[in-house]
Amino acid sequence: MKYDLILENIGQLLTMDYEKEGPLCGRDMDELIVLENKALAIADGRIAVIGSNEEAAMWTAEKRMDCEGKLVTPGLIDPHTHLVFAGSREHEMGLKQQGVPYLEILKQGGGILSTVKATRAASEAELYEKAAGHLDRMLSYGMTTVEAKSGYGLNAEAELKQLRTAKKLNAEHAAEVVSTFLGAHAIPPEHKHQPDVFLEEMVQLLDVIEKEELAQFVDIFCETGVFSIEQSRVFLSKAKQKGFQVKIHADEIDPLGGAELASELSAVSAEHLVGTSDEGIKQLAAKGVIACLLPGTSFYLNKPDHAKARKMLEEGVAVTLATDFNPGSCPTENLQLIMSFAAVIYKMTVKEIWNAVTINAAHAIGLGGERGIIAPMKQADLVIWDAGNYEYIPYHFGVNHAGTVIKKGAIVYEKGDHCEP
Ligand SMILES: O=C(O)CC1=NCN=C1
Ligand SMILES: [Zn+2]
Repeated sequence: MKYDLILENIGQLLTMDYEKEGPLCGRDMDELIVLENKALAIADGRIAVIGSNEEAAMWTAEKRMDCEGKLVTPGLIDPHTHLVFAGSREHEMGLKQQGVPYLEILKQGGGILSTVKATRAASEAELYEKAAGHLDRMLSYGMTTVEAKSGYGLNAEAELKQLRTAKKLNAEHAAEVVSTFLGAHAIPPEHKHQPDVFLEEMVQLLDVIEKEELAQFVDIFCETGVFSIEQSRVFLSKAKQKGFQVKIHADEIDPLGGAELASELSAVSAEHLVGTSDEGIKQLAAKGVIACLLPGTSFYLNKPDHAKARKMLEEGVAVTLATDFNPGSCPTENLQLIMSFAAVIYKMTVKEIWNAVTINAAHAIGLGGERGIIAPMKQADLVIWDAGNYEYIPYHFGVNHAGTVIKKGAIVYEKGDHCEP
Protein backbone atom coordinates (compact mmCIF):
# COMPACT_ATOMS: atom_id res chain seq x y z
CA MET A 1 0.00 0.00 0.00
CA LYS A 2 1.11 3.63 -0.47
CA TYR A 3 1.37 5.50 2.80
CA ASP A 4 0.95 9.26 3.24
CA LEU A 5 4.13 9.87 5.21
CA ILE A 6 7.13 7.78 6.30
CA LEU A 7 9.50 8.84 9.09
CA GLU A 8 12.79 6.91 8.86
CA ASN A 9 16.12 6.94 10.64
CA ILE A 10 14.44 7.69 13.96
CA GLY A 11 17.22 7.56 16.55
CA GLN A 12 14.97 7.09 19.60
CA LEU A 13 11.22 6.43 19.35
CA LEU A 14 9.17 6.84 22.56
CA THR A 15 5.91 4.92 22.09
CA MET A 16 4.88 5.07 25.77
CA ASP A 17 3.36 1.93 27.29
CA TYR A 18 0.25 1.95 25.11
CA GLU A 19 -0.85 -1.49 26.27
CA LYS A 20 -1.37 -0.13 29.79
CA GLU A 21 -5.09 0.28 30.55
CA GLY A 22 -5.03 3.39 32.74
CA PRO A 23 -2.46 6.07 33.56
CA LEU A 24 0.92 4.96 34.88
CA CYS A 25 1.02 5.20 38.71
CA GLY A 26 3.86 5.61 41.17
CA ARG A 27 6.94 3.56 40.39
CA ASP A 28 5.51 2.44 37.01
CA MET A 29 6.10 6.02 35.86
CA ASP A 30 9.84 5.45 35.98
CA GLU A 31 9.63 3.01 33.07
CA LEU A 32 9.93 4.15 29.43
CA ILE A 33 9.69 2.20 26.18
CA VAL A 34 12.51 3.50 23.97
CA LEU A 35 12.85 1.91 20.52
CA GLU A 36 16.17 2.57 18.78
CA ASN A 37 16.74 3.07 15.02
CA LYS A 38 13.16 2.71 13.85
CA ALA A 39 10.85 3.92 11.09
CA LEU A 40 7.10 4.45 11.03
CA ALA A 41 4.46 5.01 8.37
CA ILE A 42 1.30 7.10 8.54
CA ALA A 43 -1.90 6.66 6.56
CA ASP A 44 -5.21 8.56 6.92
CA GLY A 45 -3.97 10.43 9.98
CA ARG A 46 -3.08 7.29 11.91
CA ILE A 47 0.05 5.26 12.60
CA ALA A 48 -0.02 2.42 10.06
CA VAL A 49 3.12 0.52 10.97
CA ILE A 50 6.30 0.77 13.04
CA GLY A 51 9.32 -1.15 11.75
CA SER A 52 13.03 -1.23 10.98
CA ASN A 53 14.68 1.09 8.51
CA GLU A 54 15.37 -1.94 6.32
CA GLU A 55 11.62 -2.68 6.23
CA ALA A 56 10.87 1.00 5.56
CA ALA A 57 13.09 0.89 2.49
CA MET A 58 10.40 -1.34 0.94
CA TRP A 59 7.52 1.01 1.87
CA THR A 60 6.20 3.66 -0.52
CA ALA A 61 4.66 7.00 0.46
CA GLU A 62 3.71 10.45 -0.81
CA LYS A 63 6.43 11.93 1.41
CA ARG A 64 9.45 10.48 3.23
CA MET A 65 11.22 12.31 6.08
CA ASP A 66 14.76 11.40 7.13
CA CYS A 67 14.76 12.00 10.91
CA GLU A 68 18.58 11.95 10.90
CA GLY A 69 18.78 9.89 14.10
CA LYS A 70 16.64 12.31 16.09
CA LEU A 71 14.14 11.70 18.88
CA VAL A 72 10.48 11.12 17.99
CA THR A 73 7.77 11.15 20.68
CA PRO A 74 4.00 11.49 20.94
CA GLY A 75 2.76 15.09 20.73
CA LEU A 76 2.87 16.73 24.18
CA ILE A 77 -0.43 17.11 26.02
CA ASP A 78 -1.17 20.04 28.37
CA PRO A 79 -3.98 18.97 30.75
CA HIS A 80 -4.45 22.28 32.61
CA THR A 81 -4.61 25.72 30.95
CA HIS A 82 -6.77 28.85 31.14
CA LEU A 83 -6.25 29.41 27.40
CA VAL A 84 -9.22 31.66 26.52
CA PHE A 85 -9.03 35.15 28.05
CA ALA A 86 -8.57 38.83 27.25
CA GLY A 87 -6.09 41.32 28.65
CA SER A 88 -2.90 40.73 30.61
CA ARG A 89 -1.67 41.28 34.19
CA GLU A 90 1.99 42.34 33.85
CA HIS A 91 1.27 45.19 36.30
CA GLU A 92 0.77 42.53 39.01
CA MET A 93 4.46 41.57 38.87
CA GLY A 94 5.37 44.69 40.81
CA LEU A 95 2.76 43.89 43.48
CA LYS A 96 4.07 40.35 43.79
CA GLN A 97 7.66 41.66 44.05
CA GLN A 98 6.48 43.92 46.91
CA GLY A 99 5.19 40.74 48.57
CA VAL A 100 1.46 41.29 48.02
CA PRO A 101 0.04 37.73 48.16
CA TYR A 102 -1.92 36.31 45.21
CA LEU A 103 -5.13 36.00 47.30
CA GLU A 104 -4.76 39.61 48.52
CA ILE A 105 -4.56 40.91 44.94
CA LEU A 106 -7.72 38.90 44.20
CA LYS A 107 -9.44 40.25 47.35
CA GLN A 108 -8.69 43.81 46.19
CA GLY A 109 -10.53 43.07 42.93
CA GLY A 110 -7.42 42.34 40.87
CA GLY A 111 -6.07 39.00 39.74
CA ILE A 112 -8.71 36.77 38.21
CA LEU A 113 -11.30 39.56 38.53
CA SER A 114 -9.26 41.94 36.39
CA THR A 115 -9.08 39.27 33.68
CA VAL A 116 -12.84 38.77 34.10
CA LYS A 117 -13.42 42.47 33.38
CA ALA A 118 -11.34 42.31 30.18
CA THR A 119 -12.86 39.01 29.06
CA ARG A 120 -16.45 40.21 29.59
CA ALA A 121 -15.65 43.27 27.44
CA ALA A 122 -14.05 41.25 24.64
CA SER A 123 -16.00 39.85 21.68
CA GLU A 124 -15.97 36.15 20.85
CA ALA A 125 -13.89 37.02 17.76
CA GLU A 126 -11.31 38.86 19.88
CA LEU A 127 -11.11 35.97 22.36
CA TYR A 128 -10.73 33.53 19.48
CA GLU A 129 -7.95 35.46 17.78
CA LYS A 130 -5.96 35.86 21.00
CA ALA A 131 -6.36 32.23 22.07
CA ALA A 132 -5.52 31.01 18.56
CA GLY A 133 -2.21 32.88 18.83
CA HIS A 134 -1.39 31.16 22.11
CA LEU A 135 -2.41 27.82 20.59
CA ASP A 136 -0.11 28.46 17.58
CA ARG A 137 2.77 28.95 20.03
CA MET A 138 1.83 25.81 21.98
CA LEU A 139 1.76 23.81 18.75
CA SER A 140 5.23 25.12 17.90
CA TYR A 141 6.37 23.74 21.25
CA GLY A 142 5.10 20.28 20.27
CA MET A 143 1.86 20.53 22.28
CA THR A 144 -0.75 18.85 20.05
CA THR A 145 -3.62 18.55 22.55
CA VAL A 146 -4.52 21.16 25.20
CA GLU A 147 -7.17 21.41 27.92
CA ALA A 148 -8.80 24.84 28.17
CA LYS A 149 -10.78 26.04 31.18
CA SER A 150 -13.38 28.80 31.20
CA GLY A 151 -13.65 30.90 34.36
CA TYR A 152 -13.03 34.48 33.24
CA GLY A 153 -16.69 35.15 32.49
CA LEU A 154 -18.41 34.47 35.86
CA ASN A 155 -21.83 35.08 34.34
CA ALA A 156 -23.90 33.06 31.87
CA GLU A 157 -23.19 35.18 28.80
CA ALA A 158 -19.42 35.47 29.25
CA GLU A 159 -18.85 31.88 30.39
CA LEU A 160 -20.71 30.60 27.33
CA LYS A 161 -18.70 33.04 25.17
CA GLN A 162 -15.46 31.50 26.47
CA LEU A 163 -16.66 27.92 26.06
CA ARG A 164 -17.99 28.53 22.53
CA THR A 165 -14.62 30.06 21.65
CA ALA A 166 -12.82 26.94 22.89
CA LYS A 167 -15.21 24.70 20.94
CA LYS A 168 -14.59 26.73 17.77
CA LEU A 169 -10.83 26.49 18.31
CA ASN A 170 -11.12 22.71 18.63
CA ALA A 171 -13.05 22.59 15.36
CA GLU A 172 -10.81 24.91 13.39
CA HIS A 173 -7.31 25.02 14.88
CA ALA A 174 -4.68 22.36 14.10
CA ALA A 175 -4.28 21.68 17.81
CA GLU A 176 -6.98 19.77 19.70
CA VAL A 177 -8.78 21.56 22.56
CA VAL A 178 -10.61 19.76 25.40
CA SER A 179 -12.91 22.02 27.39
CA THR A 180 -13.50 22.36 31.13
CA PHE A 181 -16.19 24.57 32.68
CA LEU A 182 -14.61 26.57 35.52
CA GLY A 183 -17.45 29.01 36.09
CA ALA A 184 -16.70 28.56 39.81
CA HIS A 185 -13.33 30.27 39.44
CA ALA A 186 -13.96 33.31 41.65
CA ILE A 187 -16.89 35.30 43.14
CA PRO A 188 -17.80 38.16 40.76
CA PRO A 189 -18.23 41.67 42.21
CA GLU A 190 -21.99 41.62 41.65
CA HIS A 191 -22.28 38.53 43.89
CA LYS A 192 -19.56 39.50 46.39
CA HIS A 193 -21.84 38.93 49.39
CA GLN A 194 -23.88 36.05 48.02
CA PRO A 195 -21.49 33.37 46.71
CA ASP A 196 -24.09 30.63 46.96
CA VAL A 197 -26.50 32.54 44.70
CA PHE A 198 -23.63 32.86 42.21
CA LEU A 199 -22.78 29.15 42.43
CA GLU A 200 -26.45 28.27 41.80
CA GLU A 201 -26.33 30.50 38.67
CA MET A 202 -23.31 28.52 37.47
CA VAL A 203 -25.11 25.24 38.19
CA GLN A 204 -28.02 26.45 36.05
CA LEU A 205 -25.57 26.83 33.15
CA LEU A 206 -24.73 23.13 33.15
CA ASP A 207 -27.81 22.17 31.14
CA VAL A 208 -26.93 24.41 28.17
CA ILE A 209 -23.26 23.42 28.44
CA GLU A 210 -24.27 19.79 28.19
CA LYS A 211 -26.80 20.43 25.40
CA GLU A 212 -24.28 22.38 23.27
CA GLU A 213 -21.47 19.96 24.22
CA LEU A 214 -19.36 22.88 25.41
CA ALA A 215 -17.39 21.08 28.11
CA GLN A 216 -16.53 17.56 29.20
CA PHE A 217 -15.29 18.48 32.67
CA VAL A 218 -16.37 20.77 35.50
CA ASP A 219 -13.80 22.33 37.83
CA ILE A 220 -13.86 24.68 40.86
CA PHE A 221 -11.26 26.86 42.59
CA CYS A 222 -11.41 25.45 46.12
CA GLU A 223 -9.40 28.02 48.06
CA THR A 224 -9.49 30.41 51.01
CA GLY A 225 -11.52 33.46 50.09
CA VAL A 226 -12.90 31.72 46.99
CA PHE A 227 -14.94 28.50 47.44
CA SER A 228 -14.89 26.34 50.56
CA ILE A 229 -14.69 22.57 50.76
CA GLU A 230 -18.45 22.39 51.43
CA GLN A 231 -19.34 24.75 48.56
CA SER A 232 -17.01 22.73 46.30
CA ARG A 233 -18.57 19.44 47.42
CA VAL A 234 -22.11 20.66 46.66
CA PHE A 235 -21.15 22.25 43.32
CA LEU A 236 -19.15 19.31 41.98
CA SER A 237 -21.75 16.79 43.19
CA LYS A 238 -24.42 18.64 41.20
CA ALA A 239 -22.12 18.58 38.15
CA LYS A 240 -21.60 14.83 38.57
CA GLN A 241 -25.36 14.30 38.85
CA LYS A 242 -25.69 15.97 35.44
CA GLY A 243 -23.16 13.58 33.94
CA PHE A 244 -20.00 15.69 33.95
CA GLN A 245 -16.63 14.39 35.06
CA VAL A 246 -15.04 16.64 37.67
CA LYS A 247 -11.65 18.19 38.40
CA ILE A 248 -10.67 20.51 41.25
CA HIS A 249 -8.15 23.29 41.81
CA ALA A 250 -7.03 21.91 45.18
CA ASP A 251 -4.64 23.05 47.95
CA GLU A 252 -2.97 25.60 45.65
CA ILE A 253 -2.35 28.25 48.33
CA ASP A 254 -3.98 26.99 51.56
CA PRO A 255 -4.27 23.26 52.46
CA LEU A 256 -8.09 23.14 52.73
CA GLY A 257 -8.26 19.40 51.98
CA GLY A 258 -9.12 19.67 48.29
CA ALA A 259 -7.25 16.44 47.56
CA GLU A 260 -9.39 14.57 50.10
CA LEU A 261 -12.53 16.04 48.50
CA ALA A 262 -11.30 15.01 45.03
CA SER A 263 -10.87 11.46 46.32
CA GLU A 264 -14.29 11.48 48.02
CA LEU A 265 -15.90 12.54 44.72
CA SER A 266 -13.72 10.25 42.54
CA ALA A 267 -12.61 13.27 40.52
CA VAL A 268 -10.64 12.57 37.35
CA SER A 269 -7.89 14.87 38.62
CA ALA A 270 -6.87 17.17 41.42
CA GLU A 271 -4.73 20.10 40.36
CA HIS A 272 -1.99 22.21 42.02
CA LEU A 273 -1.78 20.19 45.32
CA VAL A 274 1.01 22.37 46.76
CA GLY A 275 -0.29 22.05 50.34
CA THR A 276 -1.79 18.57 50.14
CA SER A 277 -1.35 16.49 53.30
CA ASP A 278 0.23 13.05 53.39
CA GLU A 279 -3.25 11.65 54.13
CA GLY A 280 -4.60 13.50 51.10
CA ILE A 281 -1.85 11.97 48.95
CA LYS A 282 -2.72 8.48 50.22
CA GLN A 283 -6.37 9.07 49.32
CA LEU A 284 -5.47 10.24 45.80
CA ALA A 285 -3.54 6.99 45.30
CA ALA A 286 -6.32 4.87 46.80
CA LYS A 287 -9.00 6.39 44.54
CA GLY A 288 -6.87 6.65 41.38
CA VAL A 289 -7.27 10.43 41.17
CA ILE A 290 -4.65 11.87 38.81
CA ALA A 291 -2.44 14.53 40.42
CA CYS A 292 -1.96 17.39 37.95
CA LEU A 293 1.13 19.28 39.10
CA LEU A 294 1.99 22.83 38.05
CA PRO A 295 5.59 23.66 38.95
CA GLY A 296 5.56 26.79 36.80
CA THR A 297 2.90 28.32 39.04
CA SER A 298 4.63 27.72 42.36
CA PHE A 299 7.84 28.97 40.73
CA TYR A 300 6.17 32.11 39.34
CA LEU A 301 4.35 32.86 42.62
CA ASN A 302 7.74 32.41 44.28
CA LYS A 303 6.21 29.93 46.75
CA PRO A 304 8.54 28.46 49.38
CA ASP A 305 6.77 25.10 49.01
CA HIS A 306 6.06 22.93 45.99
CA ALA A 307 3.78 19.94 45.45
CA LYS A 308 5.30 16.84 47.02
CA ALA A 309 5.73 14.98 43.73
CA ARG A 310 8.23 12.45 45.03
CA LYS A 311 5.95 11.55 47.96
CA MET A 312 3.04 11.17 45.52
CA LEU A 313 5.08 8.85 43.31
CA GLU A 314 6.21 6.80 46.31
CA GLU A 315 2.55 6.43 47.37
CA GLY A 316 1.53 5.18 43.91
CA VAL A 317 -0.25 8.30 42.62
CA ALA A 318 -0.62 8.87 38.85
CA VAL A 319 1.09 12.20 38.14
CA THR A 320 0.74 14.52 35.17
CA LEU A 321 2.27 17.96 34.50
CA ALA A 322 0.78 21.08 32.94
CA THR A 323 1.65 24.70 32.21
CA ASP A 324 -1.37 26.24 34.04
CA PHE A 325 -1.06 28.84 31.26
CA ASN A 326 -2.98 31.94 32.47
CA PRO A 327 -2.37 35.70 32.58
CA GLY A 328 -1.74 35.92 36.32
CA SER A 329 -0.10 33.04 38.13
CA CYS A 330 1.69 31.33 35.23
CA PRO A 331 1.92 33.25 31.95
CA THR A 332 3.83 30.70 29.88
CA GLU A 333 2.72 28.32 27.13
CA ASN A 334 6.00 26.39 27.32
CA LEU A 335 5.39 22.80 28.52
CA GLN A 336 9.02 21.94 27.71
CA LEU A 337 10.06 24.48 30.40
CA ILE A 338 7.61 22.83 32.83
CA MET A 339 9.40 19.53 32.12
CA SER A 340 12.66 21.19 33.21
CA PHE A 341 11.02 22.61 36.36
CA ALA A 342 9.68 19.13 37.20
CA ALA A 343 13.21 17.74 36.98
CA VAL A 344 14.82 20.49 39.06
CA ILE A 345 12.06 21.43 41.54
CA TYR A 346 10.25 18.09 41.97
CA LYS A 347 13.28 15.87 41.25
CA MET A 348 11.10 13.78 38.94
CA THR A 349 13.17 11.47 36.73
CA VAL A 350 13.21 12.16 33.00
CA LYS A 351 11.27 8.93 32.40
CA GLU A 352 8.57 10.01 34.88
CA ILE A 353 8.42 13.43 33.22
CA TRP A 354 7.93 12.00 29.72
CA ASN A 355 5.08 9.78 30.98
CA ALA A 356 3.58 12.79 32.77
CA VAL A 357 3.31 14.97 29.63
CA THR A 358 2.06 12.22 27.30
CA ILE A 359 0.20 9.08 28.37
CA ASN A 360 -0.84 10.35 31.83
CA ALA A 361 -1.85 13.78 30.56
CA ALA A 362 -4.11 12.05 28.02
CA HIS A 363 -5.86 10.13 30.79
CA ALA A 364 -6.37 13.35 32.77
CA ILE A 365 -8.48 14.82 29.94
CA GLY A 366 -10.48 11.75 28.93
CA LEU A 367 -8.21 10.70 26.05
CA GLY A 368 -6.45 7.78 27.69
CA GLY A 369 -5.47 5.13 25.13
CA GLU A 370 -6.11 7.57 22.26
CA ARG A 371 -3.52 10.34 22.64
CA GLY A 372 -0.09 10.57 24.24
CA ILE A 373 1.01 7.23 22.73
CA ILE A 374 2.49 5.97 19.44
CA ALA A 375 0.82 2.72 18.45
CA PRO A 376 -0.54 1.13 15.25
CA MET A 377 -4.01 2.49 14.34
CA LYS A 378 -3.76 5.34 16.86
CA GLN A 379 -3.95 8.99 15.78
CA ALA A 380 -0.58 10.22 14.45
CA ASP A 381 0.27 13.11 16.76
CA LEU A 382 4.06 13.25 16.85
CA VAL A 383 7.05 15.49 17.40
CA ILE A 384 10.43 15.15 15.69
CA TRP A 385 12.75 16.87 18.15
CA ASP A 386 15.98 18.75 17.43
CA ALA A 387 17.65 16.39 19.87
CA GLY A 388 19.11 12.90 19.69
CA ASN A 389 17.70 11.53 22.96
CA TYR A 390 14.82 11.99 25.39
CA GLU A 391 17.01 13.20 28.27
CA TYR A 392 18.07 16.28 26.31
CA ILE A 393 14.69 18.07 26.34
CA PRO A 394 14.33 18.77 30.12
CA TYR A 395 18.11 19.19 30.43
CA HIS A 396 18.51 22.12 28.01
CA PHE A 397 15.85 24.44 29.42
CA GLY A 398 14.04 27.57 28.30
CA VAL A 399 14.34 27.00 24.55
CA ASN A 400 12.11 25.26 22.02
CA HIS A 401 13.46 21.87 20.90
CA ALA A 402 10.53 20.92 18.68
CA GLY A 403 11.73 20.54 15.08
CA THR A 404 8.64 19.21 13.27
CA VAL A 405 5.16 18.77 14.75
CA ILE A 406 2.66 16.37 13.21
CA LYS A 407 -1.06 16.40 14.10
CA LYS A 408 -3.42 13.72 12.76
CA GLY A 409 -0.68 12.74 10.26
CA ALA A 410 -0.25 16.26 8.86
CA ILE A 411 2.83 18.45 9.35
CA VAL A 412 1.49 21.46 11.29
CA TYR A 413 4.77 23.10 12.31
CA GLU A 414 8.34 23.01 11.01
CA LYS A 415 11.04 25.04 12.71
CA GLY A 416 12.96 27.14 10.18
CA ASP A 417 16.37 27.05 11.74
CA HIS A 418 17.12 23.40 12.67
CA CYS A 419 19.66 24.29 15.34
CA GLU A 420 21.85 21.35 16.35
CA PRO A 421 21.87 20.54 20.11
O1 LIG B 1 -4.93 33.71 38.38
C1 LIG B 1 -5.47 33.24 37.38
O2 LIG B 1 -5.95 33.92 36.46
C2 LIG B 1 -5.59 31.73 37.22
C3 LIG B 1 -5.69 30.99 38.49
N1 LIG B 1 -6.78 30.45 38.94
C4 LIG B 1 -6.55 29.76 40.16
N2 LIG B 1 -5.19 29.97 40.38
C5 LIG B 1 -4.67 30.70 39.39
ZN1 LIG C 1 -5.33 26.77 37.02
